[in-house]
Amino acid sequence: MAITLTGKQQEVLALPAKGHIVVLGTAGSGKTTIALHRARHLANIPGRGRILLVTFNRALVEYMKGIDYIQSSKLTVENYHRFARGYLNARGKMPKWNGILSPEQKECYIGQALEKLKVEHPEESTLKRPREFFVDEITFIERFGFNNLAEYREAERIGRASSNIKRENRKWIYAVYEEYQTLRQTDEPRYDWDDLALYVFRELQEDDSARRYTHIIVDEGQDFSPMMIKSLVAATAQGGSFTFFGDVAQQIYGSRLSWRDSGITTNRIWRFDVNYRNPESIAAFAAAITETKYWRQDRDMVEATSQIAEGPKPILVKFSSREREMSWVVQQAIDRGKIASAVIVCRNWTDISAFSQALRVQGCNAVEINKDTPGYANEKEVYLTTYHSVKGMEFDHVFIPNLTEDKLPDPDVVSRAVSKEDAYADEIKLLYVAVTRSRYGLYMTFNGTLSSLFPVDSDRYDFYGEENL
Ligand SMILES: Nc1ncnc2c1ncn2[C@@H]1O[C@H](COP(=O)(O)OP(=O)(O)OP(=O)(O)O)[C@@H](O)[C@H]1O
Repeated sequence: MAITLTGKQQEVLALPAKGHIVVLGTAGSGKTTIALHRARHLANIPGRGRILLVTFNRALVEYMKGIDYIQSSKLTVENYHRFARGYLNARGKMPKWNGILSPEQKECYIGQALEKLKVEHPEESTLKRPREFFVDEITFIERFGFNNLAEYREAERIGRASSNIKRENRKWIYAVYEEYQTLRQTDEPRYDWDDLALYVFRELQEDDSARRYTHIIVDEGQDFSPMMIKSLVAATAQGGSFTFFGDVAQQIYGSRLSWRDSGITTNRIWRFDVNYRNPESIAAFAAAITETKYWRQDRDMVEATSQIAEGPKPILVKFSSREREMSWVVQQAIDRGKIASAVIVCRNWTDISAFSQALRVQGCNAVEINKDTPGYANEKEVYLTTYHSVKGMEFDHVFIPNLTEDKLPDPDVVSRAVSKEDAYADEIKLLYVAVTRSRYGLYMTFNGTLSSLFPVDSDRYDFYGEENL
């Protein structure tokens, strides 16, 4: 463990092992590092109980599990859903291990519920809204964990600028939600991925047995729904500690719901603004992304004030064809991967397969980082992964190809979204996450029309045509 934590990092590490602690930090400010150190610190306190370190991204869980210095019989590292299923199972409340509806099944049941209500109330205009709207809104209800219509009606509808539903019309959405719950009981699964946390929370309220964990640490907490956090707070033993690390700029799941609605009680928020990972040139480019029109500001966002690393200015290269673009990216990644870690980040697994194949043709068996990658290690190697799975990780060189309008924002996401603005606001964060993974080089490429999410007005990158390379 070569890193020496700085003063403020040390302070958080050594905070008392009780109560709630909130740490918000910019990308690369050491949140994961401190989470791991704190886990070890708590595990080493004699006579204290078990620790749960929980994060969103399964690839990150695998990475954490492989770190030597945190190995302890008192420490469990897992993602939220594993914790939730395990707990419900232990309480005899999981009909079977896969007792959770898939997103497609959920959408289908909500569609059926909506049709049923439409037949009963053919004149009601709220029920004429598209199915996607109801899926989105019901997911919001579930992630917030409202117990009844009154709670839902009184709530501020944060997160979605587009869903300005009059309060008196919310009863129709709630009716679809209730009908959805009734319909899905005909099937075995009792939960969907978005209301699992609500049931964990309710179960914990009934459960007066001793808690398994004395300390719970959440990393990448910005992606946890309020209900997930609430349930983890409820799962912490009395007299124990709950520590939350997050960066709202990297919130790529969770519909921009806030940890502030999660029942965490603290009168001090720790803010980390030193970026230890990105060179100044890359941090400046990342800041340019946050200045574009699609970015939504958030009072909890921590801007980087200083950087430690040094490196070149990011580059954007335009190619005349997809083949030329791939061939350049593949060759550059192979060259860089011989002496350092290099990753190619794509929007979807189809593009990753194409790169994987192209790399193989050149004799390079790149490592795909996915939810099952065991003990991911950041070595001299070429890695391939998605914008979602790369969260929390870092590499010496980051390649972001296919920055075109037909790939980013993902047209599927935009077409399914209730509003284009919401989808763009979500997708631009993916770009932010990807660029902030770099410790040194950042190479962005496209052919055709450049993605409208790219901060073209900024002078914080160098532009090349393929003929100038
Ligand atoms: N005090 C420090 N001195 C030197 N390096 C540090 C220090 N703290 C963290 N780092 C390094 O900075 C990099 C980023 O740390 P880490 O991944 O913990 O940040 P993070 O805040 O979790 O980032 P992100 O949210 O972007 O995933 C890592 O390489 C880590 O080793």
